[in-house]
Amino acid sequence: MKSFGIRVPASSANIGPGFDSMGLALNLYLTLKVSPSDKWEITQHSPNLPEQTDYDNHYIIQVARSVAANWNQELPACSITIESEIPLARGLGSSASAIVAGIELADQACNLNLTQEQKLEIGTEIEGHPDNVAPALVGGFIISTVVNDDVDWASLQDPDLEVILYIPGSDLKTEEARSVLPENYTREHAASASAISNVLIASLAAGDYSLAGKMMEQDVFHEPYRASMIPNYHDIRREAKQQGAYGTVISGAGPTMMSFVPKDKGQMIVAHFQEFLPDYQVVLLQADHTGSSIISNF
Ligand SMILES: Nc1ncnc2c1ncn2[C@@H]1O[C@H](COP(=O)(O)OP(=O)(O)O)[C@@H](O)[C@H]1O
Ligand SMILES: N[C@@H](CCOP(=O)(O)O)C(=O)O
Repeated sequence: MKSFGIRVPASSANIGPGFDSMGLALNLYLTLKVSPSDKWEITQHSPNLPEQTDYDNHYIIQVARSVAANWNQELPACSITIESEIPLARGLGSSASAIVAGIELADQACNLNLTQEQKLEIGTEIEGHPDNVAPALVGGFIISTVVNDDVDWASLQDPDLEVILYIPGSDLKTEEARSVLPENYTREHAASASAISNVLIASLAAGDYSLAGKMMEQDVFHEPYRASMIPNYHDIRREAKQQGAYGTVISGAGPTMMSFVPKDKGQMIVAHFQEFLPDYQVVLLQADHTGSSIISNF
C-alpha cells in the first residue's frame, strides 16, 4: 500500500422541506493522510475532531473495519493524520463525512474497488438517510431517496446564488433533533409537505429563487418541531429576509442555520450578521462539486 490522502466535503441537508432527501456539498473538508505502518497510529490536528486517537474506538476506523470485514478482508495497520474544517454536531454533515472517509479508507487500503453506488448504499445504511452521504460522495446539489434498498439520486444544477451559514457555539446531536419529530403525519399533512418540496425543486431548477426561498421557509416535515431547539431561529430568519436573503432554513438537524442569498449580497449580509450575532461564526461558503476524492502522493 502506498501513502494516500482522502478529502471529503461537508454538506447541508434538508434545505427546508427536502427532509432526509436534499443536500448540498460545501467547501469545508475532512482530510485524512494515510501511510502504511506496522502499528496503528492516529494523529489529529483540529478542534473540530472528537478526542479519540485510540483506533479501536475511532468512528472512521470502525466504519472502515466493518466495510473491510463485509468483503472478508482485514484493514491493515495504518498511520493516519486527520484534519477537519467541519464543526462537529452543528448540522453540517460531519458524521456523514466521517462515514464516507471510512468507506474510502477501506476501499483504498484493501483494494476493494467499490463503485460509487456501492459506497452510497453502504454509507446510507450506516447513516440511516442519504441526504448528507450522497453530496459528500458525489459533490454538488443532490436529491436522493431509498427505494427497495436502492439509493436513487439525481443532481440538480448548481443554483446561481450564495450560501451563508450561521454557526452557533453550541452543538446539537442529530439523534436528539430527530427524537422530537412526529412518528406519523396525516395524509393531508404529508401531501402538503411533499408538494412544498416539489415546488422548491421545480423553482430551483427554473432559477426562480424568490419562489424557492418562499418554499424553503414553508417546511412542515421537520422545522416546526425543531425550531425551539435552534438558538435565534426566528430572529435569524427575519433578519436575513430583511437583508435580502431568498430563504433561511435549519442546516441538517441544526443548530446551524443556512441562507440562500443573491450572488452580490453575500458579503454584505455576512458583515451585518457578524455584528448582529457576535457569538456566531457567520461564513459565506461555496458549493463543492468534487465530492470525496483520493489524493495520491499526499
Ligand atoms: N471526523 C470524525 N471522526 C470521528 N467521529 C466523527 C467525526 N465527525 C463526526 N463524528 C461523529 O459524529 C458525531 C456528530 O454527528 P451528528 O450528531 O450526526 O452531527 P453532524 O450534524 O455534525 O453530522 C460526533 O459527535 C462524532 O461522534
Ligand atoms: N435529514 C437529517 C439530516 C441530518 O443532518 P446533520 O448534518 O445534522 O447530521 C435530519 O434532518 O435529521
